[in-house]
Amino acid sequence: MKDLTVTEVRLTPILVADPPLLNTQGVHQPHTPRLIVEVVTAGGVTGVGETYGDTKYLDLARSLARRLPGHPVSDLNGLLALAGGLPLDGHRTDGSVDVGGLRGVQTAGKLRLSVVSGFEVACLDALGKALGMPVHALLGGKVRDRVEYSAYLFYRWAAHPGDAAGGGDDRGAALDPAGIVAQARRLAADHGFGSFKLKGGVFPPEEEIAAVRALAEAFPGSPLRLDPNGAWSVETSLKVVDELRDVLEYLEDPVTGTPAMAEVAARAGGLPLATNMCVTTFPEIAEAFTTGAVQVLLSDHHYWGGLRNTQQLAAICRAFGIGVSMHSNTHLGVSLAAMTHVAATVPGLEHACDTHYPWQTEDVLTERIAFQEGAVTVPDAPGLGVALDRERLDALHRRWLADDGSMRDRDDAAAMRRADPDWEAPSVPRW
Ligand SMILES: O=C([O-])C(=O)C[C@H](O)[C@@H](O)C(=O)[O-]
Ligand SMILES: [Mg+2]
Repeated sequence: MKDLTVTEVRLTPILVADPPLLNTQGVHQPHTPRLIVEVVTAGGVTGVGETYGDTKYLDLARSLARRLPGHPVSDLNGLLALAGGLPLDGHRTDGSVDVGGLRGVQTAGKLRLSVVSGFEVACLDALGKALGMPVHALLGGKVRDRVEYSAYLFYRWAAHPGDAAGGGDDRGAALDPAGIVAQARRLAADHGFGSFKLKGGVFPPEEEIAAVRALAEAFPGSPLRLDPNGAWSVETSLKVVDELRDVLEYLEDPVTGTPAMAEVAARAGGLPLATNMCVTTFPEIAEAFTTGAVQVLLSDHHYWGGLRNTQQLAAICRAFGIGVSMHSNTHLGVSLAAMTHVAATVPGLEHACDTHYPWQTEDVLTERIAFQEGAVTVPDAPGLGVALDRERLDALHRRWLADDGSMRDRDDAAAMRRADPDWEAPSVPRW
């Protein structure tokens, strides 16, 4: 067998074009940082992974990259232990909700796991290539051949403020129910999506209720979700529940914090609540599951610490009768492949996964991953089944090198200040 020892780790920070998508914190920057991780083995195999690329992730990734050579790519428990021992700068994580992705509070542990995930995926890719096996086989084998994704709808502007760097797309603005329905129609036509999630918390709830109602009319019977990222009070959430109970598959993070989620859930008359904000780490599970705060958990291999941790999370959810779906931030094809491999191995995945991928016009792969009827076919080629396009990777890295620092840390509130200098990320509840 080929020697699996890591001899080199290559980290390539990149800036990826992102359209002006709105959320409750602000707007996406014209360029979003991502990090491409490559591990090279003594046997001559290279594996690739992807994770957040902001400075705090990059700093930690650099420390881990220095320590990994000499370890075999098969030693994934050792990788976790190695990351666990890395010194961490306290000022990098202040316990507030991050302004670059709305995935709950920032903690040192989550930062570590978010970095580890990129390395774990790269190691699994290398191991799979060395063994001639797909990543899903290394995770125990796929239980489905296709992984379904939902159309991720955003209120958005046509262009970034000042249009300095452009968003690189031609999708136009969507700022009202008609705009959201038109966006949904285009995503459905282009990719065959059959379920829809609206990113809310942008406009007053009645406007977002009207948008979801318009979607229900345009796509009768399709599963619909609304996610204001914790922007509402308990009472506002319950009004939305009353208005949309008959059309929602689930309501995602209507309020901030597990106790408030439990209060809404108790009075929601059976409408499931989902989260990628109040449960984002293993220690947060017990309170949420035992108080009935959450009925569907959105996993995300990036901040949960990789594909194997995602499987463990899914097993805990199964034990508690909690449904599983998948959260996504701005990401490229390497992560979509990783999401697809792990989702393929999770039994009882009854909700289509989220993905931002259709919003990304740029990628680092030789071939973009295609959705057919809203699903990605699970690759059976060795490893992740994707190949890096070095020219594209270099071009996005050169953009990162040329940046003056203003885009290297995603901050949706700062991006909003380019349009509205007085903007501050709103305190919650906003409505
Ligand atoms: O489900 C979610 O909460 C998200 O996808 C959070 C994301 O950060 C999304 O709101 C975004 O990128 O604007
Ligand atoms: Mg969410």
